[in-house]
Amino acid sequence: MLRIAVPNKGSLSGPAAAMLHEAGYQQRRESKELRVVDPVNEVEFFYLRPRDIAIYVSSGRLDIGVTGRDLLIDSGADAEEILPLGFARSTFRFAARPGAVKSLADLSGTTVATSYEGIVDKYLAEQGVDASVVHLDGAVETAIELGVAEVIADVVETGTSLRNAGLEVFGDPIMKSEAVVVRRTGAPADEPKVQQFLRRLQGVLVARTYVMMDYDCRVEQLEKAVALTPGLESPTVSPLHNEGWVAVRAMVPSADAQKIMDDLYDLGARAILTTAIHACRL
Ligand SMILES: Nc1ncnc2c1ncn2[C@@H]1O[C@H](COP(=O)(O)OP(=O)(O)OP(=O)(O)O)[C@@H](O)[C@H]1O
Ligand SMILES: O=P(O)(O)OC[C@H]1O[C@H](OP(=O)(O)OP(=O)(O)O)[C@H](O)[C@@H]1O
Ligand SMILES: [Mg+2]
Repeated sequence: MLRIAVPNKGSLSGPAAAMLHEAGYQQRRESKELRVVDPVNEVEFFYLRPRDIAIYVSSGRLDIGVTGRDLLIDSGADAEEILPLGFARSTFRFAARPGAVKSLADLSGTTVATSYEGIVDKYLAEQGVDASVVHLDGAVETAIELGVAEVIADVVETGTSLRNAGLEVFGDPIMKSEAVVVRRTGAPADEPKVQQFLRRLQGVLVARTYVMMDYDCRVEQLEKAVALTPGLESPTVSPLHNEGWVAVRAMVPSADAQKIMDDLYDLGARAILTTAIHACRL
């Protein structure tokens, strides 16, 4: 059985379970369950704190895990990222009261509050900045108002939490994060069960990113139409009963679908349809 660590709480937990469900895996029915065996797919899921997942995986007791890239780096565990999953996207940034700190150099001698001490210590050392770091479990935005620190380093998505606390980011983003699949560093890359698991998740990612597009067009317009819809390999082109017309089928990025439909229509294509892809193996 493949043993997989899945976040049990927080921002990663819901989207991770949704993706695994879309990939055909059995998931827990209620949030207190710590373990689910999926005998059909020969997989066992362990629901763990997101922060602990890289540590379990690096110990070799679990084969792979889903966690945040920032949590992986912060843990310092001997684990590596093998597939980015496209959800829980965020940046990790310094923030302070407006005007209080203008650049990284001004950080020397200050106290930085964060829940991600591993990332901050490493970054400050790399940048040669001598600041003290105080670890807080969460809600670090409040640390400045309460005088625990002059600076914070935290996850930023929309920036709402910072705005609400009257803080502003400064300096370059320390890192960009998203949910990722991790494994023990250097674990065999060709393990068939791991490969099958990754293919399933890649199938979900593709199904979320692409739609199938079908349309009819005149043979004279085919080259121009195909340039708009090149597909992943090459589009399928089939003859129509009406001579001089062909039917074309190709995958297109969902984000571009409406624009492509407009352009195809302007070229003279008709009966332009898009349909959702539910699952795929490329
Ligand atoms: N608002 C957010 N938007 C996107 N990703 C986020 C957000 N907050 C946290 N994350 C990501 O979630 C992961 C942290 O998960 P974790 O469960 O430890 O914290 P959380 O989601 O803040 O939950 P909580 O603090 O309530 O326990 C990190 O990878 C982080 O980048
Ligand atoms: O930029 P935003 O869209 O506001 O999102 C970022 C905020 O979300 C998370 O906080 P969470 O609500 O999980 O609380 P926490 O700080 O206690 O982890 C994170 O720690 C930031 O505070
Ligand atoms: Mg949080």
